[in-house]
Amino acid sequence: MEMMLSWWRPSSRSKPNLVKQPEIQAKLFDEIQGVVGSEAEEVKEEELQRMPYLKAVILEGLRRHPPGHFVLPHAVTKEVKLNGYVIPVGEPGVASVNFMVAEMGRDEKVWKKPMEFRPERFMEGGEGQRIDLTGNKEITMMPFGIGRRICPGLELALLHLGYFVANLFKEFNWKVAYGEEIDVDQEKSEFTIVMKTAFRA
Ligand code: HEM
Repeated sequence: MEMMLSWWRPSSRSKPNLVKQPEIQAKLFDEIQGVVGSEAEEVKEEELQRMPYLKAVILEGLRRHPPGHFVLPHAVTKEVKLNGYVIPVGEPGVASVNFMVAEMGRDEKVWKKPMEFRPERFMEGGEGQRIDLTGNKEITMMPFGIGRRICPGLELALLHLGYFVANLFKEFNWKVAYGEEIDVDQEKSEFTIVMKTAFRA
């Protein structure tokens, strides 16, 4: 992420994220200030519970830019028939099953204007209001996988995301560096999926 004292200018290319949409950043900042007050040195863990918009921002990030575009490859221990397809027994790679995590989050049948970064979809009245990341009720996005092999770090990851994002946005106003372009739609694969061109910090 880029922390700069320069100005923000709209990009002709992509829309998402808090740097490109300062109104989202302002709304988040107002929520944080409203909970911790302007004199607070840091946002504390227990205060995160009172920040629904922060949660919505994080969920929207995980929907639109899941760090893993797939889960870990899975294999069956017994032959299974799924939607008319036979999945034979075999090591992952021979007959492995995977899920298009990133595509699920961009499904137009579930998400309105899915390519837009719009945290409000996870707030009251939004199509993601009742999201269940464990997929027990329904599966509309699965950045942590679901079922038996769901990411065991889910709670820790969400807590850390909340804690870091809240404190970073409480402390700084994030802007795009003068003369630089950010394009969050351009991604590349490292250990996880990351932005092709990183923000300069
Ligand atoms: C934003 C942060 C994270 C995301 C998006 C994420 C996502 C995932 C995904 C998609 C899987 C594969 C699930 C599957 O195969 O069905 C996974 C597995 C796993 N994750 Fe995470 N993860 C995150 C953070 C963490 C953290 C913080 C930890 C540990 C402290 C962790 C530990 C693990 C482990 C051990 C597995 C393998 C579980 C198994 O195969 O049984 N993850 N994670």
